Amino acid sequence: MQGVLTLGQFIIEKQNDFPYAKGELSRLLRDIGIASKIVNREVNKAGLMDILGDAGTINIQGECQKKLDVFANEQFISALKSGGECCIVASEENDEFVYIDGEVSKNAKYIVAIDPLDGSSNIDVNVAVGTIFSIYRRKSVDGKATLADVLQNGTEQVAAGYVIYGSSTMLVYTTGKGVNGFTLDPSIGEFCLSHPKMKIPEDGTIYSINEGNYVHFPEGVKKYLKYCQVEDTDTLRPYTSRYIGSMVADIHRNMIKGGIFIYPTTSSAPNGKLRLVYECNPMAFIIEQAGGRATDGYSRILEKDVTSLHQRSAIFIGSENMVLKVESLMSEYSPLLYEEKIDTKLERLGVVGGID
Ligand SMILES: O=P(O)(O)OC[C@H]1O[C@](O)(COP(=O)(O)O)[C@@H](O)[C@@H]1O
Ligand SMILES: [Mg+2]
Ligand SMILES: [Mg+2]
Repeated sequence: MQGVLTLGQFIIEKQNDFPYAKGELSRLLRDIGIASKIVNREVNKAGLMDILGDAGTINIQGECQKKLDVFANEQFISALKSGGECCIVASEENDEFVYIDGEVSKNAKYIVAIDPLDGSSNIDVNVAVGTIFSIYRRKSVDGKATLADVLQNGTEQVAAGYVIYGSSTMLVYTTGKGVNGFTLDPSIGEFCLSHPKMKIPEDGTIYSINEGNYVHFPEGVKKYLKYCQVEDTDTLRPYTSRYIGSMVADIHRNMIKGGIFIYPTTSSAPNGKLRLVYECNPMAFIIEQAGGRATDGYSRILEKDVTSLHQRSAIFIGSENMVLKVESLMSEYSPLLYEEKIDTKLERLGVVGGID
């Protein structure tokens, strides 16, 4: 097979970009690649296996865990355990972070935050789902790593990526030097470089949001939807609405075609729905590395203070000019109130709950 570059070969090649690299991050990315293949195998034949439906358990988000959520979580944790390059896993499916025990792992310098199966509501209906991961270097040097090593701001990520289990399976990742995409070739069981140096178009004509929540949206978002839906051929409006309901799949599409994905605050989810540590921060790192933009409507996602493992955030992410447009409408029609600003500040100062 002429000119195929596998993920493993690419990772080794790129290791030279990091003069002091000892290969730990490379091996960690390899381990994530292996677990993704195992999850892919189950996703592909889910209808034939007893792996559809609910697992009968509830996670800390109050969501029914799907059997595939639990399976994927186990696969990633065990692959990271046997690889030995990760000391802590922070997962959507575990209330607390998980220490990866074992002689080697406990001194390992990397922390992995993961959404093992993204788009769970689409599992049983054969629609694209994904996995999202984020990698940090621990800050503490001695002894066991701690929660503080996990709760680092998104700007501290050393790598991030996602896997999309769709019509084909792809792994897309960044180590802060651009974004590259690899397609799984089942005939050789390898992820092969198919999308080098991915760039998201500055502009797009696709908006992606669950409009079913319209009545609960901030005024700024309502104004933006109106903006997207008016007739104006010069600006290629009305835009097209596309919403898969799997964050990975919606953002992957926009990465390739241009577009914006929005999950704002709603009256039922005043802090947004999606989780900062293992959904918003990794996707923001990837999209920024591809030339796009990611904010919470007001400030850069990657600079948001991370105060808890399952913290939620609003997210506006995608083509730069589209995100800038909605931000301008948010600051005009849904300006952050003084209390909200104070609240955030107090939260940062550790006064939980801000002003009562
Ligand atoms: O059904 P809603 O409220 O539109 O939410 C869909 C969003 O929720 C998610 O499914 C949440 O992720 P999980 O499936 O990992 O819990 C996102 O993938 C998706 O963008
Ligand atoms: Mg998710
Ligand atoms: Mg999930």
